[in-house]
Amino acid sequence: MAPAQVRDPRPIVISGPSGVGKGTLYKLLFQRHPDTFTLSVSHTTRGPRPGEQDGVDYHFVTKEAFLDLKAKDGFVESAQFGDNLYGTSKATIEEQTAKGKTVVLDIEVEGVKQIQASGFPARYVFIAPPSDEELEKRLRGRGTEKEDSIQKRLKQAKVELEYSKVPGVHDRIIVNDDLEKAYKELEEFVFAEPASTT
Ligand SMILES: Nc1ncnc2c1ncn2[C@@H]1O[C@H](COP(=O)(O)OP(=O)(O)OP(=O)(O)O)[C@@H](O)[C@H]1O
Repeated sequence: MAPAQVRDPRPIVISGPSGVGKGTLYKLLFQRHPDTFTLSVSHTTRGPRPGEQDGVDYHFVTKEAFLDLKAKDGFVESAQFGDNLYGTSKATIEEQTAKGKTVVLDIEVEGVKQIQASGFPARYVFIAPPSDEELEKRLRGRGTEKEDSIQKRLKQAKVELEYSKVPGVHDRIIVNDDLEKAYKELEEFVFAEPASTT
C-alpha cells in the first residue's frame, strides 16, 4: 500500500495538559508513518545538556541572536522559563514544510494563543484526559516528576482544560481514554481532506 499523504500543508499544533499522552500519541503517528512528520525544533538560549545536538534537540542560540530574531518577528511563539528563552521560529516551520514534512508542534496554552494571534496558518488539536483522576494517575505513573512538579502540572492542567472549552480555538478535541481509539482519531484528523478540517 502506498504511504498515506497529508493533504493539508499546515503544521499541526498539539496541546493538552502534561501527562495526558500527547507525546505517546504523536510518537505513534511518527512510527506508523515514517518520513511523513517532523517535530518542530525550538530555539533556546539555554546551553545544551550532555548528548543534546544542535539542530536536532534544539537550535542553541545566544540571547542576543534570540532577541534579534524576535525583534524581526521571526517566532510564531516564544516564552521564558527560568532564565532561558524558548521559541518556535517561522523559518524552521517553513523549511521543514518545504521539504515535504508535516510539522508537529507540542506546545502549551500560551504558545497556542500566540500562534493564533500571529495569524500563522496551523491546525489545532487538543488532547484531553478522560478525567482529572486519570490525568493524575498518568503523571504519577510516568515516574518522571517530583511531587511539587506534579502539583504544578495539575494546576496548569486546569488552565489548559479551561482554554480548551473556548469555542473555535481547536479544530479537534480528542479524549485520550483508550490509546488506540485516540490514535485513530488523531490519524483521521491529520490525514483528512483540508476542507473537512477547517
Ligand atoms: N490512553 C492512555 N491510557 C493509559 N496511559 C496512557 C495513555 N496515553 C498515555 N499514557 C501514559 O501516560 C503517561 C503520560 O504520557 P506522555 O508522556 O505521552 O504525556 P504528555 O502529554 O506528552 O506529557 P508532557 O506534556 O509532560 O510531555 C505515560 O506514562 C504514557 O505511557
